[in-house]
Amino acid sequence: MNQNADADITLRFLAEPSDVNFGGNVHGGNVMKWIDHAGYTCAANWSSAYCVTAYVGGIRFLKPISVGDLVELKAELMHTGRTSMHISVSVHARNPRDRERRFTTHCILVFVALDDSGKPLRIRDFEPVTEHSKRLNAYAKRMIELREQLQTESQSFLSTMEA
Ligand SMILES: CC(=O)SCCNC(=O)CCNC(=O)[C@H](O)C(C)(C)COP(=O)(O)OP(=O)(O)OC[C@H]1O[C@@H](n2cnc3c(N)ncnc32)[C@H](O)[C@@H]1OP(=O)(O)O
Repeated sequence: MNQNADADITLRFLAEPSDVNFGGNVHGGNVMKWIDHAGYTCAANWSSAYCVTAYVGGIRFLKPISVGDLVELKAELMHTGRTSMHISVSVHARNPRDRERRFTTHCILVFVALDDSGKPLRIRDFEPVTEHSKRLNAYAKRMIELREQLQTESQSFLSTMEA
């Protein structure tokens, strides 16, 4: 079996009237909830453990989603640490009567697998094989570097806010 066979999952469903915002499109908060669900499913599937969201970043709302659209979320493992999984979630939507698919949203999340006592749990390593997974892996590593720089910046800023 392909060692990365569990590295991605897809969720598909219709956007419902209860998902709508005051402007008539799907509420951004609902899209974020779906992204978290897709990321969680991918992380739990890979680790065979309960996982928590440790980080959500770089969410891009590129196009709106309308009520009645067929929504597709693809969650793909990008990189694994000792206990963490970096996951890319891409959201596409289309009117089910059309074939034209819109790339609506993208986000990167980090999930951590937990053992039964709630402590971070060692997980199996992800080895990128295809060109696509190598590209995702390189991007995840670049994002880790950028987050480290951002954390240094925000810590020095926050220390000036304490007074
Ligand atoms: C399913 C849900 O939606 S859960 C609801 C929202 N999420 C939560 O409530 C989680 C709250 N946070 C926590 O419980 C803790 O901070 C945890 C479990 C995520 C991490 O616990 P820590 O004590 O920091 O553990 P530790 O320092 O060992 O880090 C564990 C891993 O998390 C990673 N991690 C922790 N915080 C972050 C972060 N902000 N960004 C990216 N990675 C992080 C670490 O790099 C480490 O990865 P590695 O083992 O692959 O090297």
